[in-house]
Amino acid sequence: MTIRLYDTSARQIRDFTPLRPGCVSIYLCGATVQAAPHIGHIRSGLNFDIMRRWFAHRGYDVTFIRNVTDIDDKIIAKSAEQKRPWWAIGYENERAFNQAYDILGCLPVTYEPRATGHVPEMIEMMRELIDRGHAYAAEGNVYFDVRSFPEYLKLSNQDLDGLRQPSGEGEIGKRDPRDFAMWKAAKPGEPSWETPWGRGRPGWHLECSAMAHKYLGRAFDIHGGGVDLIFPHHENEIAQAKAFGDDFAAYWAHNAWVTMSGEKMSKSLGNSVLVSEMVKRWRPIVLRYYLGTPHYRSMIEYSEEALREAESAFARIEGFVQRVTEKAGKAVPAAAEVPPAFAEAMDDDLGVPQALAVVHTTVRQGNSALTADDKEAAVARLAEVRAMLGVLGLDPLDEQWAGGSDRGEDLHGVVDSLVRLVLEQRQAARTRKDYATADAIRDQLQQSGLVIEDTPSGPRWELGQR
Ligand SMILES: Nc1ncnc2c1ncn2[C@@H]1O[C@H](COP(=O)(O)OP(=O)(O)OP(=O)(O)O)[C@@H](O)[C@H]1O
Ligand SMILES: [Zn+2]
Repeated sequence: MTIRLYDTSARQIRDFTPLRPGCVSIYLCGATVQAAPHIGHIRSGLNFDIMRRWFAHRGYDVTFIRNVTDIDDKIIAKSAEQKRPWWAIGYENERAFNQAYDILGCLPVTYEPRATGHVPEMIEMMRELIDRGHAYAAEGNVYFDVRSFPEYLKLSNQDLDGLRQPSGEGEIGKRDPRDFAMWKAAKPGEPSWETPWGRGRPGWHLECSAMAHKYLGRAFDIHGGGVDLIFPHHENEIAQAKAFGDDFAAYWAHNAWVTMSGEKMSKSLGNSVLVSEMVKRWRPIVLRYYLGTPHYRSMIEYSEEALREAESAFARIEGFVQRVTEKAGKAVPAAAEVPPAFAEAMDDDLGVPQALAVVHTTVRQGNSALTADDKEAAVARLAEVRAMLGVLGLDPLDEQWAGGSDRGEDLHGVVDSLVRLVLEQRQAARTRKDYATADAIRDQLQQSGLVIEDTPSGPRWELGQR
């Protein structure tokens, strides 16, 4: 009954022991809101959404923080390019991220702090680090002295002597080129805040150390992000927080990338696919299935074919849910417990692929029960399937996907009555033995993308494969 997680810091899977019994606190590095989200960004959000759902299912009280980096070189560059204020760009993209998290069924986070709302906390942290001899101010910048922190680079398992860390633009006055900027001196025309060391703006690493401390205290359970953040971002977060006196994260979890031709999907590489574009072509629940069901530590190489496979795999599950619900004549509630094999897979470093295999096996068993007209068994399997899908955020009957106020759902009712009308025409043609007309009606429905199935309780329809 113990959840086990791969801890990047330990480089192995470890039993999860919470700092406070029954509670889990998670800090996830969120978006730098310089542009709208691509599916790589959302994969990270989704993987950690599934993690928190699993902890909640296991009875944990979850505190989940995902920050927003709303000041950054790239946001400032965009602001100059577009002649719009930096905060307008940040806010626009923050909304786009939130819409994307929402449309793909990520549960709301506990708090979503913005970096620019935490400058006083960052100043406090810098002051303490300077007092403790871990940081110094130079030319309006504040740097962290990496040699003052012997544990530096333990997470990424690198050697300080071999480290080449190029200095960012304007990073002058460093004592050692490997020291990193916690605070950057103001440049003319750029946003800046007043500090005891002059006006300037926060560095990305400092933001996360300060916000994690504010919302989760001196120690918390899990820190997450994409693998690209291990170095330098997470190393630098650790250095600041630990030198400040925090224990910081007990476990480090990193999701693998969505790639294109083997390369990280990235705004700067120009190989990204926006979530807003994807949801025009794929149902959000299918996109969630595609991005959320491979193991969080395996790469996802973007592929249309894999998306189509995800679509048909999900359709098999959805068809089963629909058929049994119809047979039961009412919604079948999710079982309180998931099958033990599913739980075992999830406990083992969130083994979603193995857990999903249990979903598919249960669907097959349920379908056999339907064929054998064993309603009781079919209903029992559906209850299990719904419980498992709930953990993965993929239950098609969940309000998120099937909510009555949803426009798609309204249209479903309209389409349903129209299809029934047409099917009555087909039935009438058959009754009068006009098979040519009956077949023509069926073909036309098929051309509209509908699949008609004749069942003992009458014809039923569903959307076919694209
Ligand atoms: N292609 C990707 N696959 C998986 N996770 C990603 C991918 N790109 C970014 N992430 C993760 O999304 C989160 C937010 O990232 P952030 O806004 O800093 O983007 P980024 O890495 O700068 O993206 P880009 O390279 O597109 O500019 C981080 O945890 C990051 O690791
Ligand atoms: Zn961070």
